[in-house]
Amino acid sequence: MSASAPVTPAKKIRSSPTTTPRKQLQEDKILVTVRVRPLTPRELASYDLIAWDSPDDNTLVSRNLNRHNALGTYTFDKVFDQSCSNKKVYEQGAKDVAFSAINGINATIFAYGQTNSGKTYTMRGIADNVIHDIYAHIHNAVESKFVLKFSALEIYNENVIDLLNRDCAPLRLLDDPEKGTIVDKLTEEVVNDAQHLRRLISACEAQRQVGETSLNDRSSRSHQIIKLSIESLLQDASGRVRSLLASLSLVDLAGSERAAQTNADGARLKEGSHINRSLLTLTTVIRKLSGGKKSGHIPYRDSKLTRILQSSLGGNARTAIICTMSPALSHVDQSRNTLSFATSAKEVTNNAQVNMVVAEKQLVKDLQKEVTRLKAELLSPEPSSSKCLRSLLREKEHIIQQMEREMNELKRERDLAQSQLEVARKLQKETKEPIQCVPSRQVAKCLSFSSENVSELSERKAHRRRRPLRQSTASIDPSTLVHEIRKLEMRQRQLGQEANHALELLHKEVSSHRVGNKDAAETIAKLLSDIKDMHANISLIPDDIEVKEKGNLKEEIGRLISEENTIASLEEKLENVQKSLDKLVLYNGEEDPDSRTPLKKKKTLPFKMSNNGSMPNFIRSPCSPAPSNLHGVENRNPESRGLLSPVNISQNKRTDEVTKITPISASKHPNSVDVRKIQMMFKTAAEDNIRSIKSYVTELKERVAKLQYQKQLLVCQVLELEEANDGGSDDTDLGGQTPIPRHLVFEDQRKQIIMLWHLCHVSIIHRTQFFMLFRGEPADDIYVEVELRRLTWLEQHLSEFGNASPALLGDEPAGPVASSIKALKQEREYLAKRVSTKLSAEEREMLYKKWDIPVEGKQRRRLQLVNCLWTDPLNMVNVKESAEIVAKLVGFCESGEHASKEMFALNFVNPSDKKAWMGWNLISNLLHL
Ligand SMILES: Nc1ncnc2c1ncn2[C@@H]1O[C@H](COP(=O)(O)OP(=O)(O)OP(=O)(O)O)[C@@H](O)[C@H]1O
Repeated sequence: MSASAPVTPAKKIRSSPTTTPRKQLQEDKILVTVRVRPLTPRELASYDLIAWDSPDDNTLVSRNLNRHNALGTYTFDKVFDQSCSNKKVYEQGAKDVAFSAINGINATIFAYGQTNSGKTYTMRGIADNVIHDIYAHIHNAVESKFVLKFSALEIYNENVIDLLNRDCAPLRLLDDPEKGTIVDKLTEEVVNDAQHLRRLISACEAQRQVGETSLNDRSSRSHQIIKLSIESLLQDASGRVRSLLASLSLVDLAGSERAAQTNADGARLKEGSHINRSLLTLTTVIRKLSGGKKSGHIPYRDSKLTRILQSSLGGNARTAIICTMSPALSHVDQSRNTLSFATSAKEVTNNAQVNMVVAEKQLVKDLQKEVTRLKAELLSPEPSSSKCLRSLLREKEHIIQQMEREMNELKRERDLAQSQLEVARKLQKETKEPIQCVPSRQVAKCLSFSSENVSELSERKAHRRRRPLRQSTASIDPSTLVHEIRKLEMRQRQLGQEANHALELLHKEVSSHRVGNKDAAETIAKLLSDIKDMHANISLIPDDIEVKEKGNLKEEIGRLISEENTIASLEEKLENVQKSLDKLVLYNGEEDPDSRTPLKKKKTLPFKMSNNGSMPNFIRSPCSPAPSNLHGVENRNPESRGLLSPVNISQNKRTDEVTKITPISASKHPNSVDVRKIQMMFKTAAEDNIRSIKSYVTELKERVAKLQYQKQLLVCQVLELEEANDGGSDDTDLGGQTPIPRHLVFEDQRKQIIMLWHLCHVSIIHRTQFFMLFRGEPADDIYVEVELRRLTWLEQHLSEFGNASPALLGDEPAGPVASSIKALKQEREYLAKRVSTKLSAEEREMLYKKWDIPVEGKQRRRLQLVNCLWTDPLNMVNVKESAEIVAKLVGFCESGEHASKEMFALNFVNPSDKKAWMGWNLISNLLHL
């Protein structure tokens, strides 16, 4: 080996003892570097600004400190600025790790970053340099022989595709007790030389899924993993051949993306959601590993990407991650997410091992040689040592005999297993029944495919989970979906008209409240301007939508999505109006201490109930159907619901009433009325009016949120329908497999739901009701499917806001995530208040003891107890007990009159069905929009 040949530094590998153990362990952290690419021509053309500085080789600083974190400074093993070449990135960010593979240590190098940030550009550079250096090393290491094998795969829409054999069906992942996750039947080709290797890599690149998005003309739509197995054979001084076997994986991930930024729809949107989902699992795995929680549950199995990369993430490999990012100000949020990921990755420790292969045959040969040597020694004339040598000889012979016995036993077991399998296969052929017999434990242990059964089982479970949904969607006629879309649009317009009308009245009422101090006046002025803005916004919702005779589903969805912005800003405005109203209520309350109490009470409710705040109704929430007086609220106009007037009167009557009870007349003719009388009138009337307007705004918000949710659900349905029409590849190879018992499928789904509730910060009252109502009866299947699907969508939706859910990365959570967390906190506070009324003193004491709540202030103890509930989604005991306690606190019991499974029903109905979608009454509670 030449002196200049790169080697893994000595400190990184422990020296090899003479009696060679097969593996030597070393612990080291993932090498994390960040590469900032130059501005692209597109960014330059739009006069984008540079948002980051790199004062030295390890530091990245945000130029705008106020907008980002307090420090705005990130440090990594290396930071490569825009001027750095691929060569430099390779030399300083990958070479050392790559060369571990030559020394028998598995190595992985991957690029992570937002779409269009330069991952493919960087990984191409790494691959080029690696090939050059590895072959230079091989050329110089004359004493060793190398065998290189190449394989490549991509993960596209959660399917594993062989890039050397694209035409074959998607590949399965199997669990090997020795090697970890392996890709079944992945083609491997022996590499002849550097040229050959380059050709193989470019052939695979050409096969890879790429597509055009608005950010990148050639965006990678899949994760690509190129694997180079390197076996080096070295004869040592004693003539023994040692073989080191390791793999070098070069991973080019697909980029995280926001649908809004890439303008993705249809297939691109679907690809994007698969990409984001697997990246989310990757960030969760990294975050958990970085917290030093190796002993806890690490969700490697949640995506194929993390399953395949498992050994590179906290396992038997050395790993380098190059995080790529755009310097542009317009991508600053995405870049921050990348930096958060990189920061977590820095803390992850791997346990790399030197993989030494000593062939069984070689070992026997060695031992036989040793015996011969010892025999020869015995025969030599040295009596003093002969006794000791004889015993040594006996020992060696004994070892050889033992090994032979073991080998024979293994052979026998293998033959037995094979013959059992043959019999089972014959039986299966004859009876056409799936194999029912399970190999004996011992046989199963020595069968190489035993772990395959485990992974197959979970694959099939997952498949069965998907199948009913696909079937249910596939049976929907596309015209039904078009009809549903139209219905939504109608409701949207109706909502706009209602809001317009209501806002006119609101404007009138608010403009008459010219009372209170300067702050109140300012609040009123702001409220008026918000109302005016909202007016403008609502008029942007198209009144009439041109509908073609034969509606195209994609166009329909496209249009729905394009209206999203108007709805989103309407929601924002509603939020503002509500805030101003809250302030107004406060000022009015200050005027009259008597009126403050009821208002204050209302404000502390965790959910702002529409129309009334009565407790029984609240407790039926958040997923109960609307109480009878609200039934059908969806399709009625505000007049008939009396939302604007506290006395619930018709439109005509109300105008008179408002004139009578509100101080509009007073403000118009300030000198003609008794001021004291007006003040008295105002105190009661204004307070009531404000409360009803506030209720109205709240309800409007809820309905907008519902509408949004229905839209998203439709988009999902359309995507499912398309997938079903395409004939999903997952369906192909399941013929003749044993069906999984229903209860196992249910348990599996329930666990997923519980985890998703946790990740999405869903209301714990909702969790409790669902958990207690659905216990795995056949009729529950559809509800469980819908809940799972809804939550999966919600999780994606939330993660899109923060790319890979920032809440998971310990970053500052984005909008909807933050408000979900806030609402959950309020809900817990509300439940804590009920602890003393709903639980007896004995029950409380028992619970404090059981849940280890230390004795402190009364209030804090109750809150502490409630804060422990629903906090450990992996612990079913915690889940069950939490549900029982929350059920007690809200007065919910399974057989109670309030408990009805139908209240969880969703809109999969035929258009002929007149029942309005009532889904989650307080859907805003879940979406927190
Ligand atoms: N360091 C760099 N220097 C010059 N150009 C670069 C650099 N990094 C990336 N680019 C250019 O930026 C564009 C996007 O790069 P690339 O395709 O590698 O991004 P990506 O992160 O792989 O995107 P996606 O995730 O969408 O596949 C390309 O035109 C590429 O040539």
